Amino acid sequence: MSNVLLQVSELSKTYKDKNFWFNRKCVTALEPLSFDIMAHKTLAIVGETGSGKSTVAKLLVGAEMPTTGNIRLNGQTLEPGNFKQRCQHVRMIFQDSGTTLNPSLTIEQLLDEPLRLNTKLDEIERHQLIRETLQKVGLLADHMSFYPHMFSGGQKQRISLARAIILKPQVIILDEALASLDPSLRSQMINLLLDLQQQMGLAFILISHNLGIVRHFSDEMMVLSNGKVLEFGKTSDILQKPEHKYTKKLIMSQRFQLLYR
Ligand SMILES: Nc1ncnc2c1ncn2[C@@H]1O[C@H](COP(=O)(O)OP(=O)(O)OP(=O)(O)O)[C@@H](O)[C@H]1O
Repeated sequence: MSNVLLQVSELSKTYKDKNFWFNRKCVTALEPLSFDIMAHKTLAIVGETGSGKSTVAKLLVGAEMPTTGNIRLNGQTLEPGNFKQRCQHVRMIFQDSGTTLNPSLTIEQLLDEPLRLNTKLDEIERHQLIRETLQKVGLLADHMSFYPHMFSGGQKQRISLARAIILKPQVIILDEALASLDPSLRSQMINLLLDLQQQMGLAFILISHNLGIVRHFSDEMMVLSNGKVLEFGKTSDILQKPEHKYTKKLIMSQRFQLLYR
């Protein structure tokens, strides 16, 4: 289809277990996986600890080399070693991204770093883009001269989001990025993410344990277990009529989140 943004084909990952190097014992973290995402859409990836969710994320951002398969963005292959290309188009926000902001840099310096490394913008243009980006995520231009410790957890998450969108990426991976926020901050953040998705045509890949968030936020969902895809389809269909026993159990264990969110 013409407006497919990200195309993942037969992506897999096998790790050599370091404890067994002499007999080459391997761990299959992810069996061959294929999916497409359109601009403006969100795909959620759910599964228990060790199911392979973070492996998918690491392969998509280029932090790990795939064992097989390839990733195409707008029809163009993302080369495994081309970090500049990857960094510009596919960004990731973690659960505690806010706490990993370098405490000795001002917000302007933190946001300037990716611009200096990846663009040819001059100082005035970078300054202007930082202002605009802070406003986009609901912060003030005045915040540029502040340091990370001067912000609350929710605001730090917005700074991480500003850092993620400043290079105008097309795909953002949210790896449990909303997990540590309390419910009201979480709703604000979800609304902000949905607004940005509309404005910028972003595709999101949401990695989450919380099916309440998945239901609210995603168009499609994929259920992973032991590196295998058990179910993949429209989020509303899967949550209403799960086919796999594992998905049913997951939904049962979170029925209260699903009732009240
Ligand atoms: N660097 C590595 N070396 C060896 N095995 C690994 C490595 N990274 C992950 N694995 C294994 O791959 C499998 C999938 O791990 P992964 O981290 O992707 O799961 P996950 O679903 O993201 O779990 P969590 O929710 O805890 O983050 C696990 O069995 C894990 O032990």
